[in-house]
Amino acid sequence: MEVMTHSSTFLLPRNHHSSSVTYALVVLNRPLPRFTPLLWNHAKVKVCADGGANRVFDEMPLLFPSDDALDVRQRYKPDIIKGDMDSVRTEVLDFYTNLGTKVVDESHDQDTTDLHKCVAYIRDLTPNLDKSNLCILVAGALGGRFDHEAGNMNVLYRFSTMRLILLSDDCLIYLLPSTHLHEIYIQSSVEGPHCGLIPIGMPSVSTTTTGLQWDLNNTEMRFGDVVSTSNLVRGEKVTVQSSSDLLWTISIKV
Ligand SMILES: Nc1ncnc2c1ncn2[C@@H]1O[C@H](COP(=O)(O)OP(=O)(O)OP(=O)(O)O)[C@@H](O)[C@H]1O
Ligand SMILES: Cc1ncc(C[n+]2csc(CCO)c2C)c(N)n1
Repeated sequence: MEVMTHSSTFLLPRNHHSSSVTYALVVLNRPLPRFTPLLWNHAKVKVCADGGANRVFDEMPLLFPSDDALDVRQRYKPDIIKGDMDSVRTEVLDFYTNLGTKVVDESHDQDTTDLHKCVAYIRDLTPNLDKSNLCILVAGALGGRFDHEAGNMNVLYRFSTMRLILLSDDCLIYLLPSTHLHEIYIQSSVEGPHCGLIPIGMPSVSTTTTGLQWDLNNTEMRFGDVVSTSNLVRGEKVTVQSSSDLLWTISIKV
């Protein structure tokens, strides 16, 4: 079985990071995680989902209290603002369009979320050859309204062949497709030790792991029975093999 490797090097300063991965960042309409500037610096393309642009405008200057707010806003200019445009303020749209940000209004589509629209946009602008190296980081995807949170997780499934990582201040999550054996290289300076493997969508008949305090050994997981929460990573590497797609989650250190 083919191996898929994972590593949260995007939480490290950029000079510590030497992988061939290309990052894109989507900022949602939630309080900005404190490490958003780091994600921003890693990302080749920065997309704000509708009211996510208000968050960048309002909150990025607060992360740099000793800098001039206008300087910060010019430094952190989104490439694209996309969504159904019911939340982004006019002054924010005007400010960024004057700086050259592209605005895509998709208010006609009331069947997909703004995150879905942003991911589809990034997918379509990435040439096929580069898609396997693309990783989309989603800031502010967890916590807040539960319907939004569930919708954000559903985007992981709707784009299950792409690498997508949902992030909050507290943790990150991504999908581990059953088609691969997964090797997760833990960046222990910035993540862990708390972690979980969650069988969302359907039960997993058999999951086997290494590197966890409570390893699974051909274990069945389902809601209503075993779900691996409050597990702990033991070392630098975790492996996961499962008969169904699972969500991997790991805590982010303060
Ligand atoms: N409370 C929340 N919790 C989690 N994610 C959120 C929350 N609010 C917004 N988002 C995310 O940010 C994206 C953009 O949100 P938007 O600015 O449209 O906020 P909204 O107006 O509250 O959402 P909607 O118009 O979909 O009801 C959403 O698609 C969703 O992914
Ligand atoms: C079954 C079903 N439930 C809810 C919505 C509403 N909805 C889903 S995504 C979206 C856009 C949000 O920016 C809206 C309004 C729908 N269309 N279909």
